[in-house]
Amino acid sequence: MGWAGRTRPARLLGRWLDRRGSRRSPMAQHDPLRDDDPRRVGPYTLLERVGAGGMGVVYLARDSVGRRVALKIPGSPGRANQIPHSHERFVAEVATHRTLTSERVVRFLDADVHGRPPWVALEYVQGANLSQVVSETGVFSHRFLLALAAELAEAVADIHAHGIVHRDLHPANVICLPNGIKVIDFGLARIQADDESLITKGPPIGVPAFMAPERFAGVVTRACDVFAWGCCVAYAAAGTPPFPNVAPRDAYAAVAGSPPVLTNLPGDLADLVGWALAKKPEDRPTASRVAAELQGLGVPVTRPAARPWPAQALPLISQAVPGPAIAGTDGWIDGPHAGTARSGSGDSGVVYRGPGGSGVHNSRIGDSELGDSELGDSELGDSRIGDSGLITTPSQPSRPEHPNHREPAPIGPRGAGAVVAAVVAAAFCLLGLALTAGGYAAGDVTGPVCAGLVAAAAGVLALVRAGRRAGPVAPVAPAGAAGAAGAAGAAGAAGAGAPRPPVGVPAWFVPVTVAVGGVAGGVFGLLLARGLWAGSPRAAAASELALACCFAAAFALYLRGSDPTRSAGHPTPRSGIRSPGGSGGTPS
Ligand SMILES: Nc1ncnc2c1ncn2[C@@H]1O[C@H](COP(=O)(O)OP(=O)(O)OP(=O)(O)O)[C@@H](O)[C@H]1O
Repeated sequence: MGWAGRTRPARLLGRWLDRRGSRRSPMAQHDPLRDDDPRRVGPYTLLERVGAGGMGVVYLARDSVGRRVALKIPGSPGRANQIPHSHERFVAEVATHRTLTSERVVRFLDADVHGRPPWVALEYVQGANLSQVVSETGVFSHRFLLALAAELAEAVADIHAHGIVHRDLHPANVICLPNGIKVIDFGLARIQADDESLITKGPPIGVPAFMAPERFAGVVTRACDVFAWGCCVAYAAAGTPPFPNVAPRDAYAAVAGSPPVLTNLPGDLADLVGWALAKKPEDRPTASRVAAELQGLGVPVTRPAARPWPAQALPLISQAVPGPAIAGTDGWIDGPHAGTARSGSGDSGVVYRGPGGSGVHNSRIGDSELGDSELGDSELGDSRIGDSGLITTPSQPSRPEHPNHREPAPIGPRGAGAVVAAVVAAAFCLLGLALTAGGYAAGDVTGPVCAGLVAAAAGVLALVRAGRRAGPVAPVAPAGAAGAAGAAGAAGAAGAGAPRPPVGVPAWFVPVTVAVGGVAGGVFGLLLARGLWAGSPRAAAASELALACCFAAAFALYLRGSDPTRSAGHPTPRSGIRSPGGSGGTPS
């Protein structure tokens, strides 16, 4: 198939797939139907099993005129209409997906949510998902990463433009096709008006390694899809997610507390991915901003209105209204079964491993626990979007109330809290300086002692603040503890607690700097107080140097804490990619 006429990212992706030999066969291999699979559903004849997910089973089916579709039936075969919670989620999936039309999203065709079994017919796309492509053919090179990033950003922007949050974007839900990508699986997607946050009931559901930190608290914004975009691009670059080896139980700590591991990304794209992976949703760019930034990097994305199908597909295209029958004739890439492998089941649901690898990054959380309770919960009578189990809030969300919900540790102080902490730390520094100056002027050596204590307290406060920004923190020694002991105690507590190493600064920097500054200030102050070096110019100079170190440490911590592009665990954007407001702050 010729690539002329495709968009540039799509052409690059296609060439890459060609080069990797992933398109040898136009047909993927699917599993045959099982005994308990239905043979006919609605107007469709089922042919093969394409795959199975946490929601149900997807079949290759044929309609009355021979067109192929992907037919999704919720629940387990044979009892698909006997799982009420699954059915409610399925109804929500259909309601959301049917409103969406995008070239980068698998097309909704028809549905009967009250059928026996209920079903939804989707455009059949015979590709390999991103997880399979990466695990079988290796990571993407820079040119193709940019193409993938642009395609995926456009897909997310399209979804958001329809007022929908996907909520479950990860490599298994990104199908790679010669002419670009298509996003599938709207099982967790929700309709959401602009600037709204949604709060889900029950434990979070999804693939933890690709879930934004706020999703663990049940908060859903469009920014969680942007975070997932960053994870997918980082995954294609490195072969592992940016928060690797995330076991479900450690997921929140890793995603919320660790900086992302970004390897093999070209500089500007690394900056953009880092920006998308900001810990706080309001610090991330919008999907359309990501797409615009990529265009700024020379990756234009504008698909032609009419897709340039190959000549041999034209007869089929003419029959194809709305078009899924042409799938499979367009040089689709080959791959193993597109489905997921079942790894266990329980009464309340089935847990599956994602396709394309057995790594923990593919494991889902939520489905086997209480995940489905988020739907159709009668407590949610005030939900603004039907029975989808979501509460819509225009501003800051309240906390989830589900009894089984374990609230994650706070990510860090926000707003007024951060300002107060910084002001107090700065005030302590100024007071220390004043005491030092006053003490020397009066010839009183107790001045430096007080200054040492005060400087250490300032360091402790700044450390607490920096630590809380970086992640859950262990109890810290009280700020009133004596100078050196206070600082050292705080440093020790921080080391044992959760402050995570920030990008660009080694993990030991924060506790060691504060401890050294505080200890030095206190010790030199005590020495002076005891008169050992009283009157010695060398002692006075050393004491001042120690105090200066301490102040510098406190100030550095304050600066670090106030710069979200650093403290949030991603590098400051470099050339061509600027955070809005200069600090990576608000989405445009
Ligand atoms: N339109 C489609 N065309 C071809 N294959 C599809 C299509 N939709 C889904 N599939 C395949 O079926 C598998 C399961 O589909 P899907 O992810 O939508 O189900 P699910 O039950 O919602 O899964 P999940 O556990 O991710 O929520 C997918 O991994 C994919 O390989």
